[in-house]
Amino acid sequence: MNLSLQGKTFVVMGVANKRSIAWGIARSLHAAGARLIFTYGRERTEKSVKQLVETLETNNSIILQCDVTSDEQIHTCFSKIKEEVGTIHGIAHCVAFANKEELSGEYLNVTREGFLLAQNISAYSLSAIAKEVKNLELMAEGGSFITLSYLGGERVMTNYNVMGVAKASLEASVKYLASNLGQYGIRVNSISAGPIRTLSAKGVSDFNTILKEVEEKSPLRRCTTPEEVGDTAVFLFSDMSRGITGENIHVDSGYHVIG
Ligand SMILES: CCCCCCc1ccc(Oc2ccc(Oc3cccc(O)n3)cc2)c(O)c1
Repeated sequence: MNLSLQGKTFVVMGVANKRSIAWGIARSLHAAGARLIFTYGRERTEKSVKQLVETLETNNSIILQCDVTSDEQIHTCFSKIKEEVGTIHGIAHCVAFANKEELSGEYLNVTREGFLLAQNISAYSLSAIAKEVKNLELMAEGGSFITLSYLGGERVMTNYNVMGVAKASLEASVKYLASNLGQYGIRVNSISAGPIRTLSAKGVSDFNTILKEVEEKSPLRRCTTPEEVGDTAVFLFSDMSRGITGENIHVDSGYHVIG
């Protein structure tokens, strides 16, 4: 029993650039010997994903588009994966979005459209992907889903607003999906990452304030890195975490224990 992922294939969804948490996960999985498949949402992201993947010096990666708001694109993308590799051993779901205007000010001002958009992309997409994986029997040897959450889904964090409600929905989905998929040897967990300066973080107002707060108040007195999240992903994808499902692991320098 070890942390090696040799001979295993994983799908990493949501790499945007070299600062993405998804890219930190990809690098750790690659170092553990995994074969990787990447999906991206927006057309313009394809170029930067391709350039990043070339730095991994492997020739067996696959890069596909998958707009998670489209059931048809999810079906097409995962059918292609089934054709290409037959079986996968895990999916890292690192996909979320909310309208920038709803990530500042009062949550009370949330719109129906903005609420549903955040839920659609950031929460429902995990269930839609899990349903497709089950229907295509893509994880026939068992497997593991990982998604990314944040403390703002458990308690109020200023400016996180509509994304906090989406993450609460995502974390509850993790438990219900874990309940349904455990009998097929498929585990479902989330990593609640501390704030990291990514492209997505640019959408959250006053992000620097929370970064400083974490550096000053977290037990480890420092911010989280994509590498730390990546290494926890290797653990959650490996047999070393075979007894863990429906769990939310905080990789946040311990900040969540501080009032
Ligand atoms: C008070 C919260 C400060 C710490 C926020 C940590 C964090 C940073 C980034 C996170 O991911 C997203 C993803 C999309 C997102 O929506 C965006 C991002 C950029 C532009 C835009 O129009 N929407 C907002 C945050 C996330 O879920 C959590």
